[in-house]
Parts: sequence; C-alpha cells; structure tokens
Amino acid sequence: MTDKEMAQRLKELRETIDFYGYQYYTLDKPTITDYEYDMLYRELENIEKAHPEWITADSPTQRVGHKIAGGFKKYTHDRPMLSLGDVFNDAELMDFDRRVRQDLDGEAPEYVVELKIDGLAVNLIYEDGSFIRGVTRGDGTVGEDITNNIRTIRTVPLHIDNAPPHMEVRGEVYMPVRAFEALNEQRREDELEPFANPRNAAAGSLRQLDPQITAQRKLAFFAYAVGGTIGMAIGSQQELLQRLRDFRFHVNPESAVFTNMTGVIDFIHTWDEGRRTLPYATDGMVVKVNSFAQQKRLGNTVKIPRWAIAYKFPPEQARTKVLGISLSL
Ligand SMILES: CC(C)(CNC(=O)c1ccc(Oc2ccccc2)cc1)c1ccc2c(N)nc(N)nc2n1
Repeated sequence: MTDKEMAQRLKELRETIDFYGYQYYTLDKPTITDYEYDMLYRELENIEKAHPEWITADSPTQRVGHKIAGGFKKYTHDRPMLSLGDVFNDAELMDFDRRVRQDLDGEAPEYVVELKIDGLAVNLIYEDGSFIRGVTRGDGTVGEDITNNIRTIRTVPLHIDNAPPHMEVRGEVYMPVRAFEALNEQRREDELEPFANPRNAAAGSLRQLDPQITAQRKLAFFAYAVGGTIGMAIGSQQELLQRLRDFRFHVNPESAVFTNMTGVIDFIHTWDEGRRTLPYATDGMVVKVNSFAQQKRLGNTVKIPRWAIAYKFPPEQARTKVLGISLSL
C-alpha cells in the first residue's frame, strides 16, 4: 500500500472501530463478532506502529494512557457546573411547581424528569469534535483534570462528528452494580477493604493516578447537560438529550416529559420501586423545566438553577441488623 492508501485506510479503520465500539458499549447491540472487531483494531495498531506520526489523541488506540507524575491539576470550568436543590416529598415538589408557575407569570411549564444516577458529575470538553479534557465537578467552578482516566471509559466518545467548535458535555460517571459487586469480590479475595457503594467505587477509580487501573474498573457515563448553549438551535432539555444521543453519547433512556407536576409525582413513585432492578445505582430523580426559554427566564442563583430540582429517594433501609435494631443509613 502507498502511504496515501495507508492514510486512507487508517481513517476508515478509526471511523469503523469507533462505530462498532459505539454499537457494542453504548447501544449494547454489536453487529460484528469480537474476532472481527479485534482484527480491525490490530490492523489500525499496525498502521499506527508503522506511522507513529499519524497517531492522534482521539484514535481508539489511545484510550489507556500512562501514569501521570504528581497529582491531578486543577481546572476552572468555562461555565459553572451548577448543583441542584433537594426536595424529599410530594408537598415540596408541589411547592417547587407553584414557585416556577409564579415566576413564569402563570404559565404552566412542561417538565422533563430524569433518573439521578449515584455517581460523580464530570465535565467533558470537546474542541472541533475531539475529546480534549475531562474535569471533575469540584466546587462547581474549579475541578480536577482527570482526562487520562475519563479517556478509558468506553461510553465516552473520543471523537464526535458534526460537533460545534467548542462543547462542554456534563454527565455522571458511575460504576454498574455488577462491576461493583465483582470488584468488591476481588478486593475481599485480595484482603483489601471493599467499597461501601458504587459511588465510592467510581470515585476511587477516577482518583487512580494510573489509567491502566481505571481502565480495569469498567466505569460508564450518562450525559445529561451541556455547559451553557452549544451554539445550536436547541429549544428544550428534551431536544438536548436527543442531540446528545445523535452525538453518540450514552443518554439514560428512562427520562419522560410531563405537562403537570401530578404526572411527575406518579412517575417518581413508580421509579422509587422500579429503580431496584436497574443495573446502576440511583439516589433520586431530577425534575427540569423543559423549555430553555423558560429556564432562561427563571435563571439560576450562584450555585443552583431555579428551573430544576432533585427529588431524593429515602436512603436504603440497611439490611444488617445490629443488636436486633435495623439501621437506616
Ligand atoms: C441541571 C444540571 C445542574 C446540569 N446543568 C448544568 O450544569 C448547567 C450549567 C450551566 C448552564 O448554563 C449557564 C451558563 C452560564 C452561567 C450559568 C449557567 C446550564 C446548565 C444538573 C445537575 C445534576 C444532574 C444530575 N445529577 N442528574 C441529572 N439527570 N441531571 C442533572 N442536571
């Protein structure tokens, strides 16, 4: 093959491998066998070995980097990563709805309701469609640069087609329950302290200085927001979630839209039961005004939006009985 043909083949292989990886990890619907995938991947590695000058950070071969010297660098988010106010019962949800309708001069907004995944909020920065930096939420303004660890998460796209020049995608890094149980099984065998819950396991895995270890922890990512507008005509949270799916992000499939708070409350109660069968841990639901125009009118305080609220589920009833008294954590 001439260099020109090889460079062309490299481009095809990257696109093909990205696509099959997306089908396998994000859609969970592979259309080729693992063997066929491995053959394509090996062909790409061989071309990059022959031409290391052609290797770019968003190549599928660059997911697992090397240990960084020293600790994680601090990074300031371009736009704040807002956190959420909490409510704990139906009456408080009704209060939220009343306040929103008041501030919208009597308009009754549509609400989007999303699961609140029990993981860590992160900010993913893309320039011209390439993933260039991953940052923890931190205090909402300054977080830690954990790019090399985020890169190991297979459901985080390293390259996005037709993306705007600069885009910040927010979402939750989490550890699926089965990966959590297998990890703790292994830690008990190695006489290491098991993690208390999937959230702590995800946090501990993201804080590894060696990405080779993070890569073994089977972390995953759900996208749910962007930092500010992404320069595209998107009018609502529902449209944004679809746009994120179009960009091949894994967006949690359980969200729904309601025209009143009664529907929201029913939906939340069905998930307070249903969530126990999910393959990932949740600690609540997030209720958001759907329209971006109405979100803008409602605005946010320094730290939290006035157009969104987190409904927190009661903590799991501890199963362990101590001296015959059941502990609720
Ligand atoms: C609503 C938002 C706070 C994200 N939104 C933002 O972070 C955000 C940040 C700046 C924005 O625009 C601004 C631009 C400049 C200044 C201020 C805001 C808009 C949204 C949020 C937080 C946590 C969530 C969670 N755990 N689960 C789900 N499912 N959704 C969640 N949604």
